Order: sequence, then structure tokens, then C-alpha cells
Amino acid sequence: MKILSKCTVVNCQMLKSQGLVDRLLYQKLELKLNNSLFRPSRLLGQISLKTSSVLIVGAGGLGCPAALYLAGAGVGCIGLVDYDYVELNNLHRQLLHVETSVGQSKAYSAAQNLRRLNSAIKIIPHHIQLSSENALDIIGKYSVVIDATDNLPTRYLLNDACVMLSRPLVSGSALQLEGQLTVYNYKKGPCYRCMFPTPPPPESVTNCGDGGVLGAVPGVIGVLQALEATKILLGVPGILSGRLLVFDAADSSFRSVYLRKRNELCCVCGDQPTITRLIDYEQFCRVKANDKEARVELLHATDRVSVTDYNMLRASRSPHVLVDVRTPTEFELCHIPGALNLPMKDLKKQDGILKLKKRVEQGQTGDGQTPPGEALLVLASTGMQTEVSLVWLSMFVVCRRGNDSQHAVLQIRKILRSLGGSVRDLEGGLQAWAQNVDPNFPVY
Ligand SMILES: Nc1ncnc2c1ncn2[C@@H]1O[C@H](COP(=O)(O)OP(=O)(O)OP(=O)(O)O)[C@@H](O)[C@H]1O
Ligand SMILES: [Zn+2]
Repeated sequence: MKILSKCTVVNCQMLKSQGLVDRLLYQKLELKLNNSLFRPSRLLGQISLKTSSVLIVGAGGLGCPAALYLAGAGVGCIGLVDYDYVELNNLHRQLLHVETSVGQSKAYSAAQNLRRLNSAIKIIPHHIQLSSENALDIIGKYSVVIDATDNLPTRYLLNDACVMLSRPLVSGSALQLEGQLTVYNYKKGPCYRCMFPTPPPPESVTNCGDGGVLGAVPGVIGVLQALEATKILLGVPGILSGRLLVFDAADSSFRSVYLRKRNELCCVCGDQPTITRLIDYEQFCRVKANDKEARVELLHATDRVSVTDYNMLRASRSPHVLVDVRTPTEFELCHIPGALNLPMKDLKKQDGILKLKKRVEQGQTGDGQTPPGEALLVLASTGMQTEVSLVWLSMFVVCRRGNDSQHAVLQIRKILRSLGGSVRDLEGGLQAWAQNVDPNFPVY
């Protein structure tokens, strides 16, 4: 009785007809609860949750809120898979981990805190990287799977494994101010591969680590993932299958778009599947499944500079331009003094870089606040043409973690080929800057 919650309402006749509870149990409960506050239908929903299981893959920004609500609702068995350890900069959005969890396994830290919320349910932490070798074994033990991960190979792996084991997959994602949610492989609905038969080119993929995310955005999506999983377990209609819910935090709007129907020719869930065993998903997607190692290596070592070397170069007042390719919001939050902001999306526009060049030629410093003596662009602001081009010809690009900056270097080179100057990026980005140069620099 301890785990009863007021919000679980299901049709008990339906549960009975689906064999989720047996007749005797139902009659006994009905008698017992005749005069109680709880309707038998509610209790039966609760029992059905108590006898069900959900696997949450990823105990990060999405997985933490999803797990909290599933544990609160009384789902009988919750599995948590994560290979990673809690870091201080996870705490603002991965709310199952607390300050004392830093350095602990995420799976164990999450499990420990969930037990405090509900001691009547079983929580199974799996401190492991889900891979083609272990996915079928682990997933096979649960009835619904939540994808709360942050990388493409795991997304395809989870999809294929769920299709092979006939498990519904509640898939969520969040980046910057946008979140998305859908349910794959539910009844006759489409799977992830029906939508995306092949992965996008590795250079077009941005994850939270590079792009940043506002903490509450994965919070919203994670809670909705728990909601969809609960609905599936209870067998209620209205599951978000064949539809994609898009949440835009910029104007706090939700919209849902219809997805393509299941593709009969899909290589995994189609009528004649050609993929019947799990494959090597890192090779398939050409990126690592572990985002700690998923640092892209697009540039030659000579095209990159360490943050400490760059700091020495600043100290020597060597003329150069520092371009920060994060979003304006992130740039506002924190930046290296004197940097110019040119967001990745503007960089892709042909005239983006040329506009930036104009700003340098006009002697505008990056933030408009840096005192002239401090500004790296001080030589540019003298207005002397030779110095301007000198500054312009030595360019450094920085982003949050050192992945986007590599894409940016390649892009800038394409546009400025004729100038022949040097364009390099700061290895490890602002996270490395905070770690190795300025311990007071905000990490987010
Ligand atoms: N194949 C996998 N097996 C197990 N856990 C995974 C797998 N792929 C991703 N994860 C986990 O999914 C979680 C995704 O959450 P999120 O992106 O919020 O966290 P993060 O990686 O700590 O964030 P950041 O990218 O800012 O460091 C991470 O904790 C990550 O370790
Ligand atoms: Zn499919």
C-alpha cells in the first residue's frame, strides 16, 4: 500500500482482459478496497507498474529525471546503464547525482538516490558501456527501454536490439534549447532506422558536450520519457508512436509532427530484414559511442594548439584573432577576453566569415568591454592595414570542448583559402582552458 500514488488511473477490465492481473487477486482487492479512498482500477494500475520493468540507458540529463518519475510511480524494477562517472559539471542537470557523488559511478550514484525515494522497488545499476556484445542480454530482462544517451552509435544499437527483442524504445534527445521525444518500435509503429536508414556524416553531428544544453530542457524531455514508458506499461492509448514531439524552450512551445510510417523495406524492422544480428555501430556511424573519447580528430596536430601554448602567445602579445564559435548565449555566459563571437551556424553562411573580417578591420574587439590594453585585437584596432592583415592571418578558433572548433577551422580555410594565413584551433576548448589555464573560468 505504501507505493500507491494518486495519479495512476487505468481501466481494470482492460488489465484483466490482458491477463495483467489474475481474477482472484482482482476480486480480493475489490473487496478489501470497497470502502477505501482508492478505486480498484487505480490499485490495479499500480500493481501492474509494480510487476513491470524499465531499462534506462544513460544516467545523465535525460535519464535522471526519467528515473525519478518512474521510481516515484512505483515501477517494480528499474535498470540503469551508464559507464561514466559523475563530474561536478554534470550536477546542474543530472539531478540524481549530488555533490558527494562526484567521482562515483553514475549508475551506482543514481541507484543509491533512487532507493532513498522508493525503497519498495528494485533498482539495478549496470556500470557498463552498452555494446553489441551485452545489449541483448541486458535489454532482454526489461519490458520497456528508455534511450537517454547522447550518441549516435548507441542510438542505432538500442534501436536494433529493441526491434530484435520486440521492446518499445522511448527515445529522447536535447540540445541547446530544443528537445525531442518519440517512441520507436511500438506495436506496428516505425523504428529509428525507418526514419534514418543511414547515419549522418560524422562532421555534422553535435552533441551536448559541444553544443551545450540548458539544464531544464533535458529535464522536460526526461520526464516525458517517463510518462510515455508509464503509459506503455499501463497499456493506455495515445502513445507517442509515429509522432515526434518537439519542445522549443526559446518560446516554451510544444509541437508534434507525424513521422513516416514503418518502412516495409526497413533493414531491421521491415518485412524481410537484412540485419538480424547486432553490428559494429561505431564503424557504422564512424564516431565513438563513448563521448569522452568522441573527440573528433579532423585536424593535423600542427593545426592545433594547446591552451597553455596559446596562453603564452597571449602573454607575448602576438597579434592574432581569437574566434569563439559557440552560440551568442554561451558567449555571453563566459568567454576569453578579446574573443570575437562567430556562431557555427553563421560560419556556414558564406558571408559570415567575411562580416567577421570586416569587424576586425574596423578594429572592433570581441566583447566591446575588454580594455584596449588587454585586448588581443589591440593591433587590429590601430587601424593600420598591414597590422590588420597580420592579425587576420593568425587566427585561433575556440569552442566548448574542441570538436566544433575543428569543423570551424576547416570551414574558415575554405572561405579564406586565398589569404593563406594560419587558422588553428584550441585543443580541448574552453573546458581545457578552465582546467589548465584559468581555474576561475566557468565550466558548464
Ligand atoms: N553506450 C552507452 N552505454 C552506457 N552509457 C552510455 C552510453 N552512451 C552514452 N551513455 C551515457 O549516457 C549519458 C548521457 O547523458 P548526458 O549527455 O546528459 O551526460 P554527459 O555525457 O555527462 O554530459 P556531457 O556530454 O556534458 O559531459 C552519459 O552519462 C553517458 O555516459
Ligand atoms: Zn524500421
